Amino acid sequence: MPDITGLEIHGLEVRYGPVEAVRGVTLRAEPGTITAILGANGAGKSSLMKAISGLVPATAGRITLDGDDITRLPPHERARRGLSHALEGRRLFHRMTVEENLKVAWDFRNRGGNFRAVADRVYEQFPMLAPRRQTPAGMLSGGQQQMVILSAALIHEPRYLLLDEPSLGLAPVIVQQIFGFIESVCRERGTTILLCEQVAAIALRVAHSGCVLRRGQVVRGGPAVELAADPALSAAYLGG
Ligand SMILES: Nc1ncnc2c1ncn2[C@@H]1O[C@H](COP(=O)(O)OP(=O)(O)OP(=O)(O)O)[C@@H](O)[C@H]1O
Repeated sequence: MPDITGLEIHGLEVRYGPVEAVRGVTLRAEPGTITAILGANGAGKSSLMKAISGLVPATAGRITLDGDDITRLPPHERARRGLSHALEGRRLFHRMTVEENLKVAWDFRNRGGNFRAVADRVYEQFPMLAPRRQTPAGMLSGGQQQMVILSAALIHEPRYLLLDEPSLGLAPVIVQQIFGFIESVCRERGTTILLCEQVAAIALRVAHSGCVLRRGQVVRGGPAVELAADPALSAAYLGG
């Protein structure tokens, strides 16, 4: 069992040719907490998350997970160590049913176990998915798709969960439900969550701490209650 010291990022840089998307980001996600990564469109939030899960290479800096340097590990190896990434933009197999999408996520890490019990737990958590288990994911509402994405990302009980803009395009009532679920995952399972959001107010309601990215750099950080109480901050950087 590794030491549970959290996710630490030090001096991280991501470049796309001449574009410096992430410039020297240092932050720590404390075990069992939610950390919000805030910032406007193009601030570098998605690039930071992709560098953490290994989908884009870090051009400089270091990422450690429970004390182990994972900076150069391939994505599947990071997943094996308990890191799961739910990408922005409803990445589902749209022609496949809800249940087939869950099965693909389950089979991705072929560990045996009882898929049926896991799928039934998903339908318990999100009862509105139960009658839609044979519905193609592309025919679901945006909120229902987000429920499938979250369920797929959590299917192997990751210790670390990266969520990219889970509120994107959803009605306020659904956003509340989704964020209530995210909060309960952290509280009940002890999952450490990193949450990217443009809409700061939503993320700071569930987060313990947060930081603000601007043009790839951290310009502010601290406890979520402090960030939420700072009107200048929301006016200056965050929008929404
Ligand atoms: N594959 C890519 N190739 C080139 N430039 C990219 C690529 N992906 C992102 N960028 C650029 O990197 C910068 C940061 O983008 P990123 O998507 O990380 O920001 P973001 O804060 O997540 O914004 P959004 O909310 O729009 O996703 C932007 O200038 C963007 O245009």
